[in-house]
Amino acid sequence: MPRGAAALSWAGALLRGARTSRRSLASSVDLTRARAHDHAALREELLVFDQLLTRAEAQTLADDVAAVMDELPMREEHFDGLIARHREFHTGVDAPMWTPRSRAAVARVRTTVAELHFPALQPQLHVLELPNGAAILPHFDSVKFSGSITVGINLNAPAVLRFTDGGSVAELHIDPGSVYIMSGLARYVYKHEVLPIRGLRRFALIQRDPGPCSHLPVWLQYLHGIFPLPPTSDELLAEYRKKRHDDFMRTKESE
Ligand SMILES: O=C(O)CCC(=O)C(=O)O
Ligand SMILES: [Fe+2]
Repeated sequence: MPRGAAALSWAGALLRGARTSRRSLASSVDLTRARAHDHAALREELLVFDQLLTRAEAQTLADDVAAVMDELPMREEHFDGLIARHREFHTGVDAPMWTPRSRAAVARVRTTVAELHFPALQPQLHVLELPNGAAILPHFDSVKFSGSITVGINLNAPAVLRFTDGGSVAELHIDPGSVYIMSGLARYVYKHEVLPIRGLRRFALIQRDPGPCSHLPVWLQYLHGIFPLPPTSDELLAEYRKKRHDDFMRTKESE
């Protein structure tokens, strides 16, 4: 699969970098506590890119985000109960808030996602601030309102994203300016969380492909979240997990 080849070379280069320069600020994917039979899939489905944005671009993106964020009140709880203190807003890739440098940086991320043959991203961006000490509890992204990939640009402060499936744990250590893409196992089988942020506030700029209900108007999406119609997210997740398991068993049998 062309996507796999490209993705592996990125991930491989990154892992080599992490091994050879432990003191550098390079982001890394830590699979040492992940179950062995998930390693190959996670190397393709939990990607991190350290060289996609320049430091200047990461700083400009953070400055553009801060200018909007600083006008918003800090919220104590998110409606889904997963995030305590945070601020957030939604905007478009071409919104006037972005300076040309930021717009070019986001466009490059989107081009890379397209070149890796992932599904097309929606034009909306979800921008999130986690202040010092804030975290996001373990969850699956909605299988109704988001599609099969989540793309995050990490800004302003380092962060640790932890992925867990039972006792199997993978961790993404990301620096400001790093971009990650979660798909497959990392999106549907492993729950993810953001460990408490330490020090500076951290921004995340999240992009997703559409889910089956993304076309609904926003007010209906909220209602839909409150009164779930079948199939529920749990049923869709269970279906996906079963499919992944069956695929895995088939691969084993043919080995
Ligand atoms: O902060 C992040 O990078 C991830 C946020 C997240 O999990 C979400 O928006 O669903
Ligand atoms: Fe999430």
